Amino acid sequence: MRGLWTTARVRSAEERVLAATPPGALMRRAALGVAAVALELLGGGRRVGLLVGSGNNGGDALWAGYYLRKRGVAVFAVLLSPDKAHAEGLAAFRRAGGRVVDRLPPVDLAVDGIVGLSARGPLRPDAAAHVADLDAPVLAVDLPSGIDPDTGAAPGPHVRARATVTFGCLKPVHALADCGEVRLVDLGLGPELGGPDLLELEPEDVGAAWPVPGPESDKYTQGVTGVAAGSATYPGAAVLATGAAVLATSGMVRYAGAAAEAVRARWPEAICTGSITDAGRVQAWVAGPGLGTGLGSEAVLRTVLEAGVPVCADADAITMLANNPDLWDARDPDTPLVLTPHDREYERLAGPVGEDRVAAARRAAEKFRAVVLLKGHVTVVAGPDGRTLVNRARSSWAATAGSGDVLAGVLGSLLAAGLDPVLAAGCAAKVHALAAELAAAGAPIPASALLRALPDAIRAVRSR
Ligand SMILES: NC(=O)C1=CN([C@@H]2O[C@H](COP(=O)(O)OP(=O)(O)OC[C@H]3O[C@@H](n4cnc5c(N)ncnc54)[C@H](OP(=O)(O)O)[C@@H]3O)[C@@H](O)[C@H]2O)[C@@H](O)CC1
Ligand SMILES: [K+]
Repeated sequence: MRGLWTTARVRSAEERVLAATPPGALMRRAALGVAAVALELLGGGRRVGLLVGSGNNGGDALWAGYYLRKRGVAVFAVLLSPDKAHAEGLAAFRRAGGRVVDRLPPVDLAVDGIVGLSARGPLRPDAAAHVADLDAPVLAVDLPSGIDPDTGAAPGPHVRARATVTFGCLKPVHALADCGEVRLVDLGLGPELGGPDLLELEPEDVGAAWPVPGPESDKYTQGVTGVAAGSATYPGAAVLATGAAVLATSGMVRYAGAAAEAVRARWPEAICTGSITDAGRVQAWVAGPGLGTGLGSEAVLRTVLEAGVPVCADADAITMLANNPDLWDARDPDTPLVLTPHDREYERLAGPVGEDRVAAARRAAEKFRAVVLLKGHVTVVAGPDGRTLVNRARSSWAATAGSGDVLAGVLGSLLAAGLDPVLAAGCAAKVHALAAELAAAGAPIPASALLRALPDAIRAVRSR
């Protein structure tokens, strides 16, 4: 698991470490790290340009320029606020033969030292113009300028980095936004940091948590997943959600609803009934994909919420909960509920998502005392206890009709297997994104192809 710490937490840890280290030592350590990665990225190139802002981020860049000069690299620097440029860094840079220029000449690599942890809003026009002029790959110092360090929001012009060198610990931006390859330079902050604000699951965490049968297992060991989805007119969602539950674990799957014929035809291993009242016992329910929002569907959702087992409420189930708050009363507050809204569904439930997706997921998790999986290119999972996981998909191939039905099915089967609901949601999001990537292999895919790639994605995380 990778931990991510917000800027406020980094600042307070840094203060204590700064007080215990000689002046300038941390910055020079940071800058050495930047210079080392710059040399790697340069390959055979010999010319580096620095964009230097008014704070310590610019100081890091200037000191990195100093170290690069020592290695014989030609280094040019544009000072965006000449009066406020880091004094010692600038003196060292000049001493080593670095050249201050108004506009960067052609270079092999640009170093973005415009703004770091103190960033607010998009790049300002002057900085944006210099960035737009760049024709070389960019190495960002701490984070790509113009992106918010805590939310990853990029509301306007920002740097697109080939790589980012960050210091002390990872910050939310490194998981929430595209920072290129992220390298971490240790500043000895560890003991001062405390627990992280956000977590990002690594493939090996997902592999280790994924339920697989052991020698003593039978068909009930991994729980029975119930799927209440689809309709006579829209059986596809039921077929996809049930299929995902069938493929994700070796537990049993029961389908209950109007698409029973279609589901049985595609997934003979699922036990299908036409009505929720005949479904039998399950260890978790998936409710909502393609279910509709009429009175009959409300009755189905009510039955599921009253069942006393964990529920993954997706799609139409979310819309029904938003439209008819009485439905919440059917729920036992001590039984886990996972809501899986995309942004529009979230808005129906809890108002606009806004730029801070982590805060939005946490708000709804607290409000509904539920686990909220806010879908998107970056998926945020927040638990009612404040635990938060983020997963940034490496591709956008999962953005296709029916993809959410697959995610819900996977999640439901992990709940049935008894996984902690926050972990279940995080693991489902990760495997789902990986399956999309594997299935796509560079070309658009339908959700049924994503579904077929689930076993490969599970194998991939389990082999780590
Ligand atoms: N502390 C440490 O131990 C270590 C810190 N380290 C380094 O320090 C960095 C933090 O430095 P920092 O706090 O000096 O501020 P920094 O991010 O450089 O911003 C400077 C100024 O830019 C401005 N500005 C704001 N938004 C802007 C925008 N969108 N576009 C353009 N400009 C914008 C705003 O000034 P304003 O113009 O508003 O007065 C702001 O004050 C950190 O990221 C790491 O690299 C490392 O050396 C390791 C040791
Ligand atoms: K930067």
